[in-house]
Amino acid sequence: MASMAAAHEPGIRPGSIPLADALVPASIFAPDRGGCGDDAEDECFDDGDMFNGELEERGVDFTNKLALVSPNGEQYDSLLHQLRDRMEEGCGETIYVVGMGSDGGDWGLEEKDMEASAATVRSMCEQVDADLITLRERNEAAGLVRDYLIRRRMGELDFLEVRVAVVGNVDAGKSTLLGVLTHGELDNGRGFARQKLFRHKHEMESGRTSSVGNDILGFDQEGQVVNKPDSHGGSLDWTKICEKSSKVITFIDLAGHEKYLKTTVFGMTGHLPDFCMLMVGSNAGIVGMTKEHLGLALALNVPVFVVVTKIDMCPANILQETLKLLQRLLKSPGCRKIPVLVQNKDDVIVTASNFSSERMCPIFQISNVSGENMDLLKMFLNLLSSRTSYHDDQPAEFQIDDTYSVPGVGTVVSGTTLRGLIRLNDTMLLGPDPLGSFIPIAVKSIHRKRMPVKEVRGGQTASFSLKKIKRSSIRKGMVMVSPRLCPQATWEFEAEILVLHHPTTISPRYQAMVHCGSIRQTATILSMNRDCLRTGDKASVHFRFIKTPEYLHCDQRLVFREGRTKAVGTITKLLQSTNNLPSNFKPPQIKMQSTKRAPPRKEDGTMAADDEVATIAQSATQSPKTGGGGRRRGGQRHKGKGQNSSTTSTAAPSSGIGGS
Ligand SMILES: Nc1nc2c(ncn2[C@@H]2O[C@H](COP(=O)(O)OP(=O)(O)OP(=O)(O)O)[C@@H](O)[C@H]2O)c(=O)[nH]1
Repeated sequence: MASMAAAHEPGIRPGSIPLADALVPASIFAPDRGGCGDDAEDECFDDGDMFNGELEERGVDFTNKLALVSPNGEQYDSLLHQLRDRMEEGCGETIYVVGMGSDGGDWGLEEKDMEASAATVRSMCEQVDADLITLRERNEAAGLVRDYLIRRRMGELDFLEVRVAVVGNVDAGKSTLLGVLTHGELDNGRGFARQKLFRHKHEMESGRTSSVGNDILGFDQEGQVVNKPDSHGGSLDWTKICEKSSKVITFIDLAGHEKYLKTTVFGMTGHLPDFCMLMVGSNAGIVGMTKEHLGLALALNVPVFVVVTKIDMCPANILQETLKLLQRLLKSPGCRKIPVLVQNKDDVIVTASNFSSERMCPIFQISNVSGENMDLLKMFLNLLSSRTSYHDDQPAEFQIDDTYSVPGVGTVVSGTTLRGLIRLNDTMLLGPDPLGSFIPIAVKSIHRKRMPVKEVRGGQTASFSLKKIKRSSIRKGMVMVSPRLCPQATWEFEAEILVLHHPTTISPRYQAMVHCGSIRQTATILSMNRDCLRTGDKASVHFRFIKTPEYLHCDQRLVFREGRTKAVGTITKLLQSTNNLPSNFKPPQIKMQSTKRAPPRKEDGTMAADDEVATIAQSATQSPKTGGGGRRRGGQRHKGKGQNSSTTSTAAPSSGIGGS
C-alpha cells in the first residue's frame, strides 16, 4: 500500500514532494479497526460503514469478522439481505471484504475460517446469481483477509454500463489514451494511437478533437479487456465487444480546446457521465482548460479522477512540480478533494471501493508510449460502478442527445435512459414540441452500443428507431417519457445560480445559453432577487427560454454561459408560463447587458482560477440536494430528481398529453 513518505514511493522519483505536501496515501481509506481518526477517514466512513457496508444488526453482528464462518439460518438470511442491498446500490456489483471486522479485534482469519467464510459468500452469490471474483488476498495480524468482487451474471445481451467523461487541456493525451485503451496498441508519441479515434477530416489534419466522441472498452467477468480491433481497418466491432463483456465503459471524449468549450459543456451535462477523467500532461502541468474542466465536473457533482500522462518524457523535477500543483489545487478550499496517488493494485482496490465518496480523487501517472501503469488504470476502470441506480417500476424517462436519419430505417434518436424500463413496442410520449406538446410514439427497435436488445433501463444509453416521424421535428433536449408521467413543458423556471465569471454585471433581460441535461437553449433572465450580479455572486434567478418550452425537473443542475461568462446552478422551481407563444416572437435585442459597470475583481474581470474553482465547489456543496458524499462504493448516486415536480404548474397546453 502507498506510504506517506513520497520519497519511498516507486512512482515518485528523486527530488520528491516535501512531506508536508505529500499526497495522501490510499491506505488511509482502508477501513479502520474501530473508529475514524482524521477528517479524511471520517469522510470515507461517515455513515458508520465498517464491515461490508453495514453496521446495524439484523440477527447477525456485521461488525464481527467471524460473521460469515457458520451463520445459522436467520443470520444467513440477514447476510443475504445485506448483500442484495449492496448489489442494488452498486448497480449489480460490490466489493466484499472477508476477514475484517470493525469491532476492534485484529484483522484476519485462520485458514479454515477463511475457507468457511468463502463458502458462505460463494453460496450467497449463487442465491443472487452473481460471480465471485478474488481481487486480492493479504496477511494481516490475525490471519488472512480477502477482497472479492461480486458481480451479477450477465447474459450475452446484457452488460453493466459506466460512462466516463474524458476532459483536459489540448494535447494532454486524451484521444491517445483512449486509442491505447480501446485498441490495445501503444502510442509512438507522435499521434499514432489517436488516429483511430478521430471522426472528422479536420480532426485528422489538426490532431484536435472537436466533437463529442464515444469509445467503448469492454471487460469480461474476470476483468480482462475484450476489445479486439479488426486486423485490417483497426475498427472495433461494438456488438462483439458488448456480447463478450460483463462491463462496458463508455468514454465520452471531449475536446480540450477552448473554442470547443460549448461541446465540452454539452458532453458533461447531456451525456450524464458517472465519472470524470481529468487528463493532465505531466510536462505541461495545470494549464489552459484544466481548471475550467475540473470546475465543470465539480459544479455538476461528478466525481473526478486524474490521469497524469507522458511520464516517459517528463524530467523528474517537472513531474514533481506538476503533482505538487495538482494536489494543491485539489486540496484547495474550492475543491476540498483528498488527492490519492495510485501506485499499486492495493491502492486501486482501496480507491475504487471508496471513490464514490466524491471527496477522494485518485491520481494515476501513466505513459501512453511505454504503457507504464496502464494495468492499474484498467483495473480501476473495471472496478468503477455506475452511479445511476434504477428501479424498473419507475415511469421511464429517456433524454435525447442526438438524432440521425438512417437509410432503410428512418429516424433514430440516441440518448440516456434516466430511469425506469423501456421495452420494445412500448408507447412513449415524445416532446415537447415548440408548443409544449408531447406525441405518442411506439418504440420499434432498441440498440445498446449498436447491439439490438429488447429492453433498456435507467442508467443505460440507447438508440431507438421511431416510425412516422421526421428527424427535423426532433431536437436534442427532447425526451421520451412514460405516459404515466403526464409530462408538461416549461417555459419559465427559477434557479439558484452562482456567477463564476462575468466581465461586468448581469441584470434582467440578459441572455445566455442554458445547458441542462441534453437541453441547450438560450434563456433570458426575467428577474432576480438582486439588482445585478457580478463574478462570485449568488442569486435566485427567474429564467425564460426564448425558443421552445423544455421538459425540466427541480434539482437539475445547469450551466449558464455566453462567451467567457459562466454561471452554474440548480433549478429550484418550475413556473407557470403566462402564454404559449415563444418569447422570441419578437426577440429582445439584448445581449451582454451591462447596466452598471462594477469594479472587476481583477484587471480583466476574472477571478483567480483557484477562486473560481473555490466558488464552484462552494455552490456544488451548498446545493440543497447535493449531499456530502462519504458513502462507500455504490453509495453515491445521481440524485433522485422529482418527477417533473413543478411547484405550480407548467406552460403550454398540450395536444397529446397522457393519451396512450
Ligand atoms: N511521449 C508521449 N507522448 C504522448 C503521450 N500521450 C500522448 N502523447 C502525444 O501527445 C500528442 C497529443 O495527444 P492527443 O491525444 O492528441 O491530445 P488530446 O488531449 O486528445 O488533444 P485534443 O484532442 O486537442 O484535446 C500526440 O502527439 C501524442 O502522440 C505519452 O504518454 N507519452
